Amino acid sequence: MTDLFGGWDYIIVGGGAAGSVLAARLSENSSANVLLLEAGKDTRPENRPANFRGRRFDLDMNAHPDFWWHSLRARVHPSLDPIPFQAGRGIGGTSQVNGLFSIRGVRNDFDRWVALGAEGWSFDEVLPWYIKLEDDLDFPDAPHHGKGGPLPIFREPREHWGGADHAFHDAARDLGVVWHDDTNAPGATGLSPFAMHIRAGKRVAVSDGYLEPARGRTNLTIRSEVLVDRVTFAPGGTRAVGVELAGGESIPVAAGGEVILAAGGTLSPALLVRSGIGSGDDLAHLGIDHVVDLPVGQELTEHPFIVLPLPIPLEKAASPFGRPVNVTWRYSSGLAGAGDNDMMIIPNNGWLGLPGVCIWQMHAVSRGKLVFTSRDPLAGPLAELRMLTDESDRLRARDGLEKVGELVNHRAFKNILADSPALPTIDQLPAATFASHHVATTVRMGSPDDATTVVDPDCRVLGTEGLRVIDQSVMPEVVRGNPLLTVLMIAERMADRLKSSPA
Ligand SMILES: Cc1cc2nc3c(=O)[nH]c(=O)nc-3n(C[C@H](O)[C@H](O)[C@H](O)COP(=O)(O)OP(=O)(O)OC[C@H]3O[C@@H](n4cnc5c(N)ncnc54)[C@H](O)[C@@H]3O)c2cc1C
Repeated sequence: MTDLFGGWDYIIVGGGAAGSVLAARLSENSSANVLLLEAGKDTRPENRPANFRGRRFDLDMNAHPDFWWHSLRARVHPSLDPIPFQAGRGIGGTSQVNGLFSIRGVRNDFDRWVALGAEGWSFDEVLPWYIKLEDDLDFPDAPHHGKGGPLPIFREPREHWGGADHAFHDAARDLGVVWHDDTNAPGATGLSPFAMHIRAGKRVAVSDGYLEPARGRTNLTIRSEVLVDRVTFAPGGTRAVGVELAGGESIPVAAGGEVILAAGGTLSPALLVRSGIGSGDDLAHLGIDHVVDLPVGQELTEHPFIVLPLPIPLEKAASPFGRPVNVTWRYSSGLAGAGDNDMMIIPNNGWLGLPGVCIWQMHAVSRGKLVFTSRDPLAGPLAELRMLTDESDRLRARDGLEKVGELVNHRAFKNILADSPALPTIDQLPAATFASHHVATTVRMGSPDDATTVVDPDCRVLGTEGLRVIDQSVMPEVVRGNPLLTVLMIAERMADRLKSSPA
């Protein structure tokens, strides 16, 4: 390890979910000098707006503009126009503003990751880090759960559920869906309470759990409101030597130090491209000098989210604490070889003023891509999500729609419906489908000899030295669950690897 005048041992770009874990864990080694750079503000937990402190989920980007990136766009389906795409901004990143859902990937995800070239990332190999990151408040002594870790995991008791939760649960149980108390138990499927990162009714953002206890360390520096423009390389070479901020300031790494990008599923790829790492066409189009030719942003995976509003009076759907959903039904469709828990259906207690039911396709075959349109570090790429373009995704969406039809025609729903439910046809689904903001696989981890790989299984950017990407973008495929816990698992595991072979 070197002193600060020779540069930083680790420069971490992005103080969101992954960046908070990495900064906290890497600075546990008191001889490593760690710098965390974040574009947004550094808001401490007690100063966060009320809507980001409790159980609610507030997507209004104008209400609290500092907490969001405002320039990102996504096109859900080729037949539709681009719309705003959300990503959190500021220390804590998207974990400050997300929906709080806390679900692990399933064994089948990691079988696929290994088959896609992510050697060493099988379920049994990653489970210890899912355990390490959590403080499971409901199952602290289960062998597959953690006790005392930085992120609390909590499930709302039934007396706090909303009207749509109860109708959904009662209808599904009566139709024969099995109940499992714990979504995150290996092999769990069926109906379960949603796990959330909440303690005593309050959101615990990743930065609260990880960075707050680490802030006093003299070897950890947090700089907020600094926009990183690009990674810098040794002249004519491929060794990362630091970063350059949008205002022109250069920050060096120490000899042998590392730059780690943790800017998330759309902004880490954009940083790579601005740094000269991307497909030759993208770089040429933007007039960026070429460092390494890699397929950045080409293999995008995302979860289609289909919103099905029903004529339920808001007061009949609502939950006591404004929580939009407390129960989930995960199932394996058995269609088109999609594997375990490829589908999820959830009730909606009135989120967005649209009580009803939603279908979440947790395994999608359709692949999208990022289109890099600007060198401006504030601009971000356009995400062409191409949802439901693969026939197998349409098949499973149609099957999900049939299941919803059975549920909402059950007498449990009849008790809260004010009118007959009307569901869309399969052809109307693209217009009812939304991004989940779970964009992954844009910096795909895999085998170095696979043409679609950008980082190796140690998250090193191929063809470079001293540069890694450790965040949501590296997943070989987005997992069958809301991705936050998997992002933390990746960051925890990589931090341990880095600590055992320090820069
Ligand atoms: C609206 C919404 C709701 C979601 N709900 C859920 C949920 O309920 N459950 C779940 O599991 N997942 C959810 N997710 C996804 C989840 O939050 C992500 O999995 C997780 O936050 C990704 O972590 P990350 O570290 O990769 O990126 P982020 O947490 O987004 O962090 C990236 C950070 O990098 C910073 N950054 C970016 N570019 C630069 C730059 N050039 N210079 C400096 N800093 C930069 C950003 O400001 C940000 O703070 C949701 C996402 C969204 C957008």
